[in-house]
Amino acid sequence: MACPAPLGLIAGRLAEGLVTLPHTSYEGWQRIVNHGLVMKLQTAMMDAFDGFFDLTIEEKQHYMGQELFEPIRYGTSFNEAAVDVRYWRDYLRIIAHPVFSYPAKPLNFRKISEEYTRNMRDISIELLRAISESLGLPEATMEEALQLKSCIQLLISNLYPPCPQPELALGLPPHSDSSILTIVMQSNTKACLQVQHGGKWVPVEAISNSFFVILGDIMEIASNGTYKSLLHRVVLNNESTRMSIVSTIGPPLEALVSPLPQLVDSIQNRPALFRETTYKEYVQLQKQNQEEKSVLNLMKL
Ligand SMILES: O=C(O)CCC(=O)C(=O)O
Ligand SMILES: [Fe+2]
Repeated sequence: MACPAPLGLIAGRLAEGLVTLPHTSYEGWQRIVNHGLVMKLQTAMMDAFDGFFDLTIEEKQHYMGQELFEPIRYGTSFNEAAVDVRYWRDYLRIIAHPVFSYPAKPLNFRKISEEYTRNMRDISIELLRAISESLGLPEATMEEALQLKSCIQLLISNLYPPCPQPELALGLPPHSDSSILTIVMQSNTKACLQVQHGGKWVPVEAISNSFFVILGDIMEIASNGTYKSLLHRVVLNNESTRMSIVSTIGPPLEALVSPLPQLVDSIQNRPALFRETTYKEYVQLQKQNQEEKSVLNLMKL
């Protein structure tokens, strides 16, 4: 199905504080500037994650659980897969909403991440309102259908140290996010996030004071395929450490996710393209199967 023309609508809807940079075509990604978030908070958030990664191994190991829905999880590809060093990254992932979790150290982590994630939620909801309107629906449609008052928000920092042989490993393999949408901030280092665009891998430059927005699989399902989730990956470099800070928004785990009924009409030749699922089932399936868009493909009718 052809995409609606969301860019004008998004830019118009958000003109008062959030502007998207235009691209000639819309393929599940967008950069946002003038988002109203002060640079100071972005820098403070990076410093707070740096403070965490600088803790001793013993202090970090405390958070090294295996549970999928652990409130705070630290992981490292080096230790976890010593025989198979394919994914060269450290990460810290916290559940920030509906219940806010935070590591005990560094001491300022709580205050900064609470403010940062609140801002990211507000921006995400603004974008979803604009997207609802771009689909010809009232602005609250997505947030109501996906029960976003109780949304699951994850805050993740990925740290990719320089890799002596970057061609032999990856930071992250090609994947789409299971989220509704993901907002990425990246440190000012060589572009290593790449998105699939026009059949090619295109690097995403780190532009200061901008965020990169990635649409996730739940958006593709809810919009009945009008918006596509974005395939992306992280490659490595042998010069400098790169950090990304990622906020993802998803529905509550028990929420039922399906194409919005307003976008399905079998008489007009717009059948539902995806089956109904719970977000919990979706995330669990994705954990077992991270190859490209394989879980989304499983949902196709
Ligand atoms: O490091 C990045 O830029 C992207 C990370 C990512 O894709 C993810 O955490 O899902
Ligand atoms: Fe991702």
